Amino acid sequence: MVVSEQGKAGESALVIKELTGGYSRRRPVLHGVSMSLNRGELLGLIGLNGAGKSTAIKHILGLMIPHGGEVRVAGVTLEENRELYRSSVAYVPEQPSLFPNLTVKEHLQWTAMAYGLEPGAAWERVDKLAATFRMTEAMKALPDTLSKGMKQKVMLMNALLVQPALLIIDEPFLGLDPLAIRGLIGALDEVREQGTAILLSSHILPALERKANRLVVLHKGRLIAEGSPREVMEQAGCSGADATLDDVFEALVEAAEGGRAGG
Ligand SMILES: Nc1ncnc2c1ncn2[C@@H]1O[C@H](COP(=O)(O)OP(=O)(O)OP(=O)(O)O)[C@@H](O)[C@H]1O
Repeated sequence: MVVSEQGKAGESALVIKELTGGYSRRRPVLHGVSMSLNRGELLGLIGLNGAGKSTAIKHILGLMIPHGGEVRVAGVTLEENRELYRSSVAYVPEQPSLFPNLTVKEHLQWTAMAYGLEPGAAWERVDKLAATFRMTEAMKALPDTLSKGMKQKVMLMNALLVQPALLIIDEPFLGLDPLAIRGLIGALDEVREQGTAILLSSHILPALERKANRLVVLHKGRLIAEGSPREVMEQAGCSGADATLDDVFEALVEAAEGGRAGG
């Protein structure tokens, strides 16, 4: 059964309200974090090491229970509709993990079977995804023979085959050359056009600069800026035309630290 259907751009994919959470109730990592993301949008989640990005992602994936507040994916909380919630969110981790004995094509067949996708429609989508990610010629290859960027693409193709409302991608650009980064961003554009919302966590800010519809900046588990790149620039007091997202981020962290950058 295909649970998640292709949604319309603008429908809500993720709403987080006042999320407090972490690994122990006595010492929460996240403090009242709120953010939202609509289908077809790309949200860049940024923050220094230890800011709470991975913890926020674990809460969104339903791997951790909020201490307070709530997380809604495709309109429901995990308690309200576990099946819809889980089938609406796909995750691509920083390190691609693929089965060494399965070809690219077999990975996709396995995903289609595991999700009970209708074979005809699934194969049409596989062909389209292979073309989008320029992987048509690599369909018979085993993971060991692929570059890091190609393995990342296989992970993304598998996640996208199920047409999730929300796709969470952790540091997709690490280890990719500039052309591969550009190619990946281009492929993500197409994915968004098909109605998937993308939450992308990355330290590589220039890659997010042009493409993100929204940015969320976390610092020490608190949201210190949120909005469109322009709004976040204004919040940081960086209105100059030549300010980069790196400048904006540094200014926000400095302000949050009371004038001292770093952390
Ligand atoms: N398994 C864990 N148990 C207890 N505390 C943890 C655990 N994992 C992370 N933390 C703590 O939670 C805080 C936020 O960490 P988190 O991994 O969410 O940060 P991050 O923004 O993803 O960092 P990075 O950019 O380095 O990946 C840190 O203080 C970290 O020490």
